[in-house]
Amino acid sequence: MSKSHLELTGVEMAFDTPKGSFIALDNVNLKINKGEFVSLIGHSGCGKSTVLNIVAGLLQATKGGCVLNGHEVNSPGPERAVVFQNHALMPWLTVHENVELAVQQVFRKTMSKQERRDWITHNLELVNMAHAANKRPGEISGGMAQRVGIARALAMKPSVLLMDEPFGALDALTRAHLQDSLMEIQQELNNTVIMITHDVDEAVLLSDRIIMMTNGPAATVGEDLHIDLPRPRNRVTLADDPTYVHYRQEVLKFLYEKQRKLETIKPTRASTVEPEQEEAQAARA
Ligand SMILES: Nc1ncnc2c1ncn2[C@@H]1O[C@H](COP(=O)(O)OP(=O)(O)OP(=O)(O)O)[C@@H](O)[C@H]1O
Repeated sequence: MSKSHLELTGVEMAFDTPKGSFIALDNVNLKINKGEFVSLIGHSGCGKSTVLNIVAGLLQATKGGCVLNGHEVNSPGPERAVVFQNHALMPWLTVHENVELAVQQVFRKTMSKQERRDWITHNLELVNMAHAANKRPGEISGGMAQRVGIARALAMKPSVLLMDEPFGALDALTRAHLQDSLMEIQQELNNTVIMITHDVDEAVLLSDRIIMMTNGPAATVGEDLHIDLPRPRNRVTLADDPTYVHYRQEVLKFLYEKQRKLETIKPTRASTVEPEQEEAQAARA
């Protein structure tokens, strides 16, 4: 009997397409311990979101499966909260009400109304958003909305936090602030985190492990890099730290030497985003 908190075993994911079955993932095996911060990195389209969706219970693997605390995952559940890139808040509800929706779902029977109110405020305070509790998503910035999305996820007290490029659409400064807050919160709450990122520096700074995926089709875990850097971590001091630089180079080597996708992709910066995605992102900015 394994002691792993979360375990993917022999996961295959085949999608039906007009051209026949498409094997996106093949034999993905992954064991994650309680409280570990794991990043998934790999070229665009390799299957990162598919892995996350299987853990979230939004997709069912065609072979193998996911077990959390000894129970097979086959549907979504509040113990696995998902934070998407585009925060997905309800535009007609205030910030407080958006978090309340999630809190009601989980704690309606176990917390009084006042306790729920205090709990919502506490979680908004964690991400520095209590001051905007009565604002609607249209009245706050993208970075603020993303913070609310994180507060909403944390307020469910999930044992696993699943994040699909949570900071991808943000400017560099907001991104850095949120990365720092996430590191602090995760240290405090000891949630298990699985985060998809295209940003090599983000992966090394935040993670205990970086799971590097091979290119699809039939993608799998290519390398599992343990990031042995003491916490709390400081981005400025780490920038020149030889161990940090070594980890960063390991990831870049995997992506651009071992898993080079197209001859035309040039790693102009530490990102795995395809040129057409970069254009789309630039257009959104
Ligand atoms: N519902 C689906 N039907 C058919 N093919 C799918 C489906 N969902 C994903 N795929 C394919 O599976 C592969 C993996 O997709 P996935 O979205 O998991 O990749 P990703 O690594 O998260 O990509 P990105 O980094 O661009 O977000 C891709 O080739 C994608 O086209």
